[in-house]
Amino acid sequence: MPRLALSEDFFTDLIALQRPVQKEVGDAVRHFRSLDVHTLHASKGLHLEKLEQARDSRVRTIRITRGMRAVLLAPDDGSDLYTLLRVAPHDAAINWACKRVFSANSATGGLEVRNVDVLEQMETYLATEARKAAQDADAPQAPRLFAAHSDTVLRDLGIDDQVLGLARLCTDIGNLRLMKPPILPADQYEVLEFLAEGFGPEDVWEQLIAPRGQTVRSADERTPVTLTEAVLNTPHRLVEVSGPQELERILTEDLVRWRVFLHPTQRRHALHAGFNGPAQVTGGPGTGKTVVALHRVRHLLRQGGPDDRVLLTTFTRAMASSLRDSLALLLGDADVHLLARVDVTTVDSLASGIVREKRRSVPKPLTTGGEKAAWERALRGEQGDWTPQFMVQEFRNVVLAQDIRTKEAYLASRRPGRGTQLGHVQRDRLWDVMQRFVNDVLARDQATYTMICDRAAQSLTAAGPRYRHVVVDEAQDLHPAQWRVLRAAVAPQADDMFLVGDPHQRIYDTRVSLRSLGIHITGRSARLRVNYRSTEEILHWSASLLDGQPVVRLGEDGQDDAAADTLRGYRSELHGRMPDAVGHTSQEKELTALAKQVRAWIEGGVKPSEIAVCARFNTLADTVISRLRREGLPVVAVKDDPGPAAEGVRVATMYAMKGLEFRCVAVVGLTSAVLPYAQQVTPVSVDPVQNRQDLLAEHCLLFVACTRARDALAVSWNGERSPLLDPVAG
Ligand SMILES: Nc1ncnc2c1ncn2[C@@H]1O[C@H](COP(=O)(O)OP(=O)(O)OP(=O)(O)O)[C@@H](O)[C@H]1O
Repeated sequence: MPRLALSEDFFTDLIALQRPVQKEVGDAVRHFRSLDVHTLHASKGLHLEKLEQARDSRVRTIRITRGMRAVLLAPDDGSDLYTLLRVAPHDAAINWACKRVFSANSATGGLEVRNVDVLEQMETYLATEARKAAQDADAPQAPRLFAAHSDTVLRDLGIDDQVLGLARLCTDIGNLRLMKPPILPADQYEVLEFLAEGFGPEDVWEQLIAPRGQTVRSADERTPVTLTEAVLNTPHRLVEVSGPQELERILTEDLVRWRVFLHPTQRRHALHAGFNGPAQVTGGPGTGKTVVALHRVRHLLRQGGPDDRVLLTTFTRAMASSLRDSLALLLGDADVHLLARVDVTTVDSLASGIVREKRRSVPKPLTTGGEKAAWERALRGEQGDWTPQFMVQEFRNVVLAQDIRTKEAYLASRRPGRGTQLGHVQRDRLWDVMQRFVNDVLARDQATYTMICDRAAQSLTAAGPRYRHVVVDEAQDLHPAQWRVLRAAVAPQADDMFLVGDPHQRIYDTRVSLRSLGIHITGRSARLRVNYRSTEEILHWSASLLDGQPVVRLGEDGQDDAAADTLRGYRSELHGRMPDAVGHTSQEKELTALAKQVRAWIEGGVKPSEIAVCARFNTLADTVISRLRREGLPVVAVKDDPGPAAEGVRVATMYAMKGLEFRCVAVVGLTSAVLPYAQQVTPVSVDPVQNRQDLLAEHCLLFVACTRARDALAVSWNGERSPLLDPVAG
C-alpha cells in the first residue's frame, strides 16, 4: 500500500468542487491507497500516467472521472510516498502539471514548487526592465534590490541558482512581487520579501530558517534532503495521511484548511513540546492567532493527563461561544471526549462563578451609567474639579490595576499612565472618595466587573489554582485585575499560560505590565505576519489607518524597557479590490448608497450572513437595520446573538465586530462627531497621557472594524469626515 500525502492546493481544489465530484475524488483516493505499488501502476481505472511533456519527470496524473484528473508527485528516492498536488479538469490539470518543477529548499529542507515557464519569461522581462531603468537614470546599471547581500548570504538563506539570477535582476520590490508564489517557490520568496522590506539576514535566519529546524548556517555544509524528506519537512502545506480513518476524516469532516495546515510559525508555537513558562503569540488581525490558540488547546489536551484541566478564555460571551464551536470542530469525533477537560469562557464569567461559589451570589454588575451616578454620589460635597470620568479612570487604572488596598499604598503609588500630578493632600482626599464609592455600591450589592475580578483573584489566590493550563485569546484587552484571576487560576510552572493577542487591536482602556503580574514571557514569544483573512489591498489600507500611532508591545505598558510594536512584514497572499471610502451630503444619501452596496454584494453571490454593516453606536446600527429591512433586505442585529445559522446581513457596533470576520464589510457613519467620540476621549487639559491613550483606542477601533473584511470593504460618512480617515481618504 503506497503512503499518501495531500497538499494544501489539492485540498483547496477539493473544497471548490461540487459534492458529487468531491465524492468521486474521495473514491479515487481510497482506491489509490488500497493498492500496492505494483498494482497501482497496472490499474486501468486509475490510469497512473507519466506526462511526456512534464518539466519534472516525477509528475504523474490519475483519472478521477472522465473529465477530471489528479496530479501527483511520485517518489524517486526509493520511498513509496506519493503526494497528491492538485485535482482539476483534464486540460487544466495537465497544463499545470507540465510546467511545474519540484525541489527541496536547501535551508528549510521543505518541498518547493515553481512555475518554470513563467520564471524563464520573467528573466527576459526583468533584464529588459533593468536596462530601461539604467537608461532612464543615465547610469551604467540601475541600482539592484539585493545589492547589499552577497551570493553567499542569499544561498545560505536557501536561495538557489535560478532564483538568485532573477533576484539579481530586480531593481525594486515591485519586480519581486511580480513573481509571488506559486511562480517563485514560497520559502525563497518569503526570504527575499523580508530582505526587500529591510529585515537583515540575521533576522531572516531567526524568523524563517531556524524555526524550521535548520542549524547549519552555510549552504555548502548542508546535506541535501530527498524528495520524501522534503515532503515530510513541509507540514504546513503537505499532510501525510497516516491511516484510513485519518483519510476519511480529511475527505469528509476536515474540509476546513486551518484544521489541517498551519503556517510554520503557527505550528511551532501551537505544537511546541513544552514551554518552560508562559508563552505568547502576537500578530496583526487575521494572522490566525485564534487558530493557534485552538491548536494549542488540542495539543495540551492530547498530551495531558486525565486530571489536567484547561481554561480557554476570550473577551466576550459571543466569542467564547464561537471558540467552543471551533474547538469542537477541531477535536472532531476522534477527540470529542477531550472537551470534558476544557472550560471555554470569558474571564468575567469565570470571576463571577468564583465569587458566587464563595458567597452564593454575585454583586449586580454596574452599567456605565450606574457607575457614573455612583461616582457623582461619592463626589458630592467635594471641593475640586474631579469628574466622575477622572474617578473611573483613577480607580480602575491605578487602584484596581495595582491591587492597592490601603491609603498608605495609594499615597506611595507611582500611577504610571496617568498624566496628572496628584499631591499628598489630593490623594488623601481621593482615597476617601474612593472608599465612599466602594461602600456605596457594595451596600447596594453592586460592583463593576473589574471589582468582581479583583475579588475573584483574591479568593482564588487563597483557595489555590484550579487549572493545569490557561490559554488566552484577545489578550490585549484584559485589565490587570483579570490577569490576576488568570495568574491565580494556574500554578506557575511549565506550559502554565499561553497568550495570543494584538496590541494594535486594543480598544478598551487597559494598560498592563505582564511582568509586574508575575507573567514572564521573555524568550517565549512569536509574531505572526501572514494574514489569512483579508486581501492585501484591505490589509494595507487598514494598516495605514494606524500609521504613526504609538503602539506598545503586548503586556509591556509602563515598563521602562517597553518597545514599540509594529506591523512590519504583515502581508496577505490574497488579492482583490481596493476599499471604497465615500462621503455623502446627508444620512439619507449614505443609507441609500449602503442599501445599493449591500444589494450589489448579494446579487454578486455573497450570502447575506457573510455581509456585515457596522456603526459606532447602536442608534445608527438600529437606523441601518430599519432602513435595510424597508429595502427588503434580510437583516439581523449581532446584539441579538443570532447564531451562525440565522440568515441575514449582520449589523453591529464597531465594538461588537471584535474577533469576527465577514466576506464584505461596510463601516458607516464615520463622521468627525463620532470618531473620535469626544466623550470617550479625556481632554488634554484633564490628562494628556490619558488623552493619547484614548485617541489611540479610537484609531484601533476603526482598525478592528475595517480588518473584519475578507474580500470587500466600504467605508462611508455624511457631512464632515472623521479625521481618523485622513491617511486613506485624500
Ligand atoms: N493556517 C491557516 N490556514 C488557513 N486559514 C487560516 C489559517 N490560520 C488562520 N486561518 C484563517 O484566517 C482567518 C483568521 O484567523 P483567526 O481568527 O485565527 O485570526 P486572528 O489573528 O485571531 O484574527 P483577529 O485578531 O483579527 O481576530 C480565519 O478565517 C481562519 O480560519
